[in-house]
Amino acid sequence: MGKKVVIAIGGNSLIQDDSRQKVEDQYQAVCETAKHIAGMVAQGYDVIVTHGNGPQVGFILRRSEIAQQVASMHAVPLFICGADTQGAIGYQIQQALDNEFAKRGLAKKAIAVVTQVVVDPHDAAFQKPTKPIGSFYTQEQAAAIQQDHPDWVMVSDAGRGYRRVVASPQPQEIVEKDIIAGLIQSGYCVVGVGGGGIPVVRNADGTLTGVDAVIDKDFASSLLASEIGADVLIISTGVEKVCLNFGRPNQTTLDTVSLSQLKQYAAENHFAPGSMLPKIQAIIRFLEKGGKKAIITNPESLEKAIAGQTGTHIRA
Ligand SMILES: Nc1ncnc2c1ncn2[C@@H]1O[C@H](COP(=O)(O)OP(=O)(O)O)[C@@H](O)[C@H]1O
Ligand SMILES: NC(=O)OP(=O)(O)O
Repeated sequence: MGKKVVIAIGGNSLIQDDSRQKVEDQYQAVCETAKHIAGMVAQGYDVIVTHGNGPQVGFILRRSEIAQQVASMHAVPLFICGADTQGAIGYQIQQALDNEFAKRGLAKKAIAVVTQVVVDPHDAAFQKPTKPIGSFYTQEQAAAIQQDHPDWVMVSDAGRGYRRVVASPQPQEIVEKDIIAGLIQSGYCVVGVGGGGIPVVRNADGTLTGVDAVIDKDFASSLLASEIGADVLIISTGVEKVCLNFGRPNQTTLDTVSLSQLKQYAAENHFAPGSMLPKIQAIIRFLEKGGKKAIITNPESLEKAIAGQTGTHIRA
């Protein structure tokens, strides 16, 4: 087997901009990302793909709420919206990867695994929503929405606009972990923990029940990477490199940093909560649990980044 690399694809990185959010736009973005992932597979890496669902799960939830208001249709629970995104995005990634593998004559198949992730029902996150989902709104739009929906919690998301936030408990256990490990061992390119995994709680009798939340896919990807003993965790997002003083005139990019330097920068608030901070925290967890290396970059830079030519590299 080659080196095991977990690549976490950001939900926002599959949404190009406000005017290109249609299903076919997302498929195009998936296909672009798949080319670079297939390029890594061609180099001999065993790639495991995970993906976010922040924008997509918010769109599905909103559609269901509007359908309830205007057509008295039934509500769709948030965890089912998450399961829907796992199926739809997982299908797109699986197909795009298989097409790329075939084009390159690679004897490889992708397989998306419906993945449940256990959370603690008493996680404090259920009382304090932090995970941005769905559309970005201007300050004026956010104020108007807040009047119509007093129960919504809205936050500013990394200076990009305002977004609704939902509960995001910590992932504790990946239910299908052994199945994923077996499929990797059998040579499949596995797509797992989509959207951070479908949040479930384990009942006293051992059964599972879905709960309304959106797990951070960076934390779920970090857990998966640790549990399968990945050599590298790559977080693919909207920026080629992580920045210090992001969005300010004195912004600089990071090339290679140590774990202790990264912790220091996080303590100095260089990374925005709800966007870059969870990626940094996920990498810290992976490296502290024995991982050797992590990279943050954008989809188009994946092959160059694994070759050490770009991206932000963090070493244990
Ligand atoms: N310090 C930082 N360096 C680089 N990007 C940052 C930083 N802080 C916040 N960001 C923003 O965070 C975004 C990544 O978060 P997000 O879009 O939520 O992730 P995802 O790709 O997983 O959906 C970047 O595209 C950038 O706009
Ligand atoms: N579930 C999740 O973390 O999605 P994003 O990466 O799209 O925010």
